[in-house]
Amino acid sequence: MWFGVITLFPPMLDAVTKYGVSSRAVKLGKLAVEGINPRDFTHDKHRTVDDRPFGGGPGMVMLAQPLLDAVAEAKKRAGGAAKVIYLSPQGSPLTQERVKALVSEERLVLLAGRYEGIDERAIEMVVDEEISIGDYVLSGGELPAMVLIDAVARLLPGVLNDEQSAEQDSFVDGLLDCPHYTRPEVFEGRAVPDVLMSGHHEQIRRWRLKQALARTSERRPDLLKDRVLSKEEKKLLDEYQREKSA
Ligand SMILES: CC(C)(C)c1cccc(C(=O)NCC2(NC(=O)c3cccc4nocc34)CCCC2)c1
Repeated sequence: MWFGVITLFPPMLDAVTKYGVSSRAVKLGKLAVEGINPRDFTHDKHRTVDDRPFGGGPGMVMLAQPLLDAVAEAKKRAGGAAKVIYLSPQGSPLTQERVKALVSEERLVLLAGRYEGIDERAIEMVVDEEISIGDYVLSGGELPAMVLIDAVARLLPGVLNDEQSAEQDSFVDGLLDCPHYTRPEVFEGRAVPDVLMSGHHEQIRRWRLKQALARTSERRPDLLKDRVLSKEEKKLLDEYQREKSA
């Protein structure tokens, strides 16, 4: 899968090309990430990429022309059709469902804004879709672009080894994670729950599932709304809720 990222700071992309699972995807030739800098598509002496907002107000706005020329260059390098996604606070929320859908794209151009944002005409002319990673104020769209790349890279076939894909599966069953423990057995006077030391794999599985259900219902009840519970999950969640109110 090929990503062309339109960004004023291409070196930021090292975070996904040089480290972790996504860097393995790059080494395996399953992922390519190219930074394309709009500043290289300016024609003035000062290589201007931004200007003051019409109508006044604080901050600056990214000029449309360098962005459009950078997108054109990205599409050329893509070597085929490529959707353009603008990472933006106005975008639709990035979810695991959306990530799964994006895995089947062969080529994507990601547009990362800076300053107050980009000239609206650039969005009208070349952006196919706007995606947001969440509701907080950021300094740029590069980290959101890398969040999307990381989430997609993990789903590319052959990128995760067996252990990692088992881990991935445990994350995406739509529940929050159960507590994790590793050595030592007692740390600062705090022991690991007995069931995890019992060797009873079936009891351990149920304990972990119950913990995941309990945490999800406590911390993210919204996730439970979208999730059908199995008979066993319903029983464990009821058990938890009874114990809680006992
Ligand atoms: C969400 C809310 C708090 C209401 C809000 C309202 C208005 C502006 C901003 C804001 O952060 N503007 C700054 C920029 N933000 C992002 O690019 C950005 C931010 C968040 C998630 C994202 N996912 O992708 C790109 C994202 C836009 C131009 C440069 C950075 C945030």
